[in-house]
Amino acid sequence: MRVKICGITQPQQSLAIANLGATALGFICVPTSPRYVTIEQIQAAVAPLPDHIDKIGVFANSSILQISETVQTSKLTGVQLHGDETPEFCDQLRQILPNIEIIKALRVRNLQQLETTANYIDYVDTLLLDAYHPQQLGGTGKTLDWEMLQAYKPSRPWFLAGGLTPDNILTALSQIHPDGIDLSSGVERSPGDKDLDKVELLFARLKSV
Ligand SMILES: O=C(O)c1ccccc1N[C@@H]1O[C@H](COP(=O)(O)O)[C@@H](O)[C@H]1O
Repeated sequence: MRVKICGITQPQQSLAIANLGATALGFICVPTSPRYVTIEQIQAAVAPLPDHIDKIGVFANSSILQISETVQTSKLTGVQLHGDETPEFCDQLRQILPNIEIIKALRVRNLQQLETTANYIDYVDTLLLDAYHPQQLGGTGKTLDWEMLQAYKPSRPWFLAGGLTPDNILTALSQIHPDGIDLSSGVERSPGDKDLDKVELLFARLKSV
């Protein structure tokens, strides 16, 4: 199972988290986020990472030009679109960045919204489900209704996100079977400062899955 730790801001934490077992690291390119990082910060965090670690930039309602410039200058391997990007936008981005993983994040409030994820299947590599929050785009620590996801089996790999922690991860995975999990605020001391003890505890608990 893929494990993405998101909202990395400190270069020294980047390699430490990869060494603990993360398969992907996420960098927040949303200027309003307390976890926002500049291109220079991403470059510093990505530089020590081995090739097999996925390096994902998280964007929300950015332009194709902004995304492609950031991807190319920061050497990212994937993008996570966390705003209101349409399937057409994902398709256009694919033409510009054919070899980059496109992850579409959807902030799901109810079953009806869950069904709209089907509209993205032909245009993205991976789906990511996050909890809905009326004021914040992500990193909210809010969990999804896991019961609603028990029968969710899209024809694309998908990540579960939203309020996951070392304490609730085994409960979540006993109910649902995503292809990957994504954690941010559940493994940090304060926004952008990851708690390596919590990250270690997470991977220790995941060994039993
Ligand atoms: O983390 C942020 O600040 C953020 C800002 C804007 C868009 C997405 C953001 N984070 C993503 O939110 C989810 C869930 O986070 P959490 O585990 O509930 O704290 C995760 O995918 C982050 O990549």
